[in-house]
Amino acid sequence: MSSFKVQIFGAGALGSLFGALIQHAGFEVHFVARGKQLEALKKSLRVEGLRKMELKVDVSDKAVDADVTFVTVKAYDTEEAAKSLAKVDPGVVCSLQNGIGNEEILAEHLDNVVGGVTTYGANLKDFGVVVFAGEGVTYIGEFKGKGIEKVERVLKDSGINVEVVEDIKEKIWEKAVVNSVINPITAIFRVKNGEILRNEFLWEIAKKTAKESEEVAREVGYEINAVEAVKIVAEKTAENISSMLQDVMKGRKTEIDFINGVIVKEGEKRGLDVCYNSFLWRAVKAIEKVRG
Ligand SMILES: NC(=O)C1=CN([C@@H]2O[C@H](COP(=O)(O)OP(=O)(O)OC[C@H]3O[C@@H](n4cnc5c(N)ncnc54)[C@H](OP(=O)(O)O)[C@@H]3O)[C@@H](O)[C@H]2O)C=CC1
Ligand SMILES: CC(C)(CO)C(=O)C(=O)O
Repeated sequence: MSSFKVQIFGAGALGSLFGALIQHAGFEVHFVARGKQLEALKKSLRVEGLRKMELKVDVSDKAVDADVTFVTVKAYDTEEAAKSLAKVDPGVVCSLQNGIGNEEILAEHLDNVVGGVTTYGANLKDFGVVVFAGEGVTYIGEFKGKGIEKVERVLKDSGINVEVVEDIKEKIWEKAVVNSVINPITAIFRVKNGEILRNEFLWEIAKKTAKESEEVAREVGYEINAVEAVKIVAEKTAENISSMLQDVMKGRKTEIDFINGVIVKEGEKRGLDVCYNSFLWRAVKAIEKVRG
């Protein structure tokens, strides 16, 4: 069992899955949660789906000292998470979040930050019960300070597929470009990911948005074949209900500001036409307002 102490800050779906896999591998893990999820985790953490396990976990609503901390809150909670972590010694802090800007926020408050993007899939069946829905790959890369080797060790020893990349921001942008298409379209039209490929009208909207996001990413410095990337992901996750549609169905805030919102801002700064991203951004914000 490793001597590293690991912290999961934001033990919802993804955090509970990663924390369970890491604890099951023999690491000491502290989970940080709140509300009904916190109360449920005080009793136990159950994993279903691709792996089945039931764990007693160490959980609280406060950050603690650790050697490695994974941040798995939604992007709109990153600032609060960073401030909480800055009050302790969280060790090296690795974001596994979607959206653009999380690592920048963490780096404003913390000394050692590693960027991360994961294609693992998890959803909460109930408080304290996480479904391991899909096994993918987790890309990590240096962002600020040191400690990436500890993050890699924890993930590798836990059997989590991990790849260290030179430029983690390229992976973050690649995923955000895909999310900028699939997430809002599925959320607005209330369809599973695969419908985007089957419905010729949605596919036209998807291609236009993808090309727009690709142009912004290129001007920022990243070359992405967006239409092809969207096609591949939509095919692979055809039966998925996207995270944004899940949030809308639950009447929750979405991460649209950290996906299409950032693409619009970066595009407008460069005088680019971002009308599709702008419409999708505002349409989802309107849904949030109506349902909020
Ligand atoms: N789920 C997945 O399959 C994947 C998710 N991601 C990304 O990972 C991130 C997390 O996603 P997901 O796990 O689905 O989201 P969840 O909402 O399930 O998990 C986030 C958890 O963090 C909690 N939280 C937020 N702030 C605090 C705080 N200050 N103190 C304690 N708890 C806090 C939330 O509580 P509350 O509910 O009260 O807000 C929630 O339980 C997102 O960026 C998502 O896009 C990326 C790939 C796959
Ligand atoms: C890749 C995709 C679209 C899978 O559903 C996703 O990342 C999400 O739902 O947030």
